[in-house]
Amino acid sequence: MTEPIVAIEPLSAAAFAPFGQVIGTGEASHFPINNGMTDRYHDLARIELGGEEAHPLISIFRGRPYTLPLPLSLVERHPLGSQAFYPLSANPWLVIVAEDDDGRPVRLRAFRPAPGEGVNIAIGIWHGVLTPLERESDFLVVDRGGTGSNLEEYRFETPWLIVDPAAAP
Ligand SMILES: NC(=O)N[C@@H](O)C(=O)O
Ligand code: NI
Repeated sequence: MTEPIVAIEPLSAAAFAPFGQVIGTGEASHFPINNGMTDRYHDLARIELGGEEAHPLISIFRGRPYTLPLPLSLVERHPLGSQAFYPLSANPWLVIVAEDDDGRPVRLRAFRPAPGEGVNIAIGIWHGVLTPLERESDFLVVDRGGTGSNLEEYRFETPWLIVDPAAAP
């Protein structure tokens, strides 16, 4: 069987809405605070914390780069909480997500955030692990701590192939 292909697409709030929220200033409402010296881009994403002793975690992930085209054999989901990634650089990266069909990830999507865009992956949404491109990159991550297992993995028998449609054939 040939590898199913996923063409990378630009990230937008509308396209990502079934999987979570986009974190950024582009389309977000904001209001002035601090005597007008700061604009607050307010309430950008829905943090979801489930299970026993749930509490939010703030971490920094230093991700090593992947190359394209990217064979993808593994996706995961967090049944007890959302997971937000906000890039601490302008380096390129991918957000890979999938719909669920009775416990099986289907119809993968690969989004390329613009510089300054992050995502909050909603609770229980299948996703690829953090996928920086070109160079090692740091991300602020907000996700769920607590007891219980918050990681479910799925390995594809046939890898998906993530491709950049703009790349030379
Ligand atoms: N395992 C972990 O903390 N990271 C993954 O969940 C990920 O989405 O990168
Ligand atoms: Ni994750």
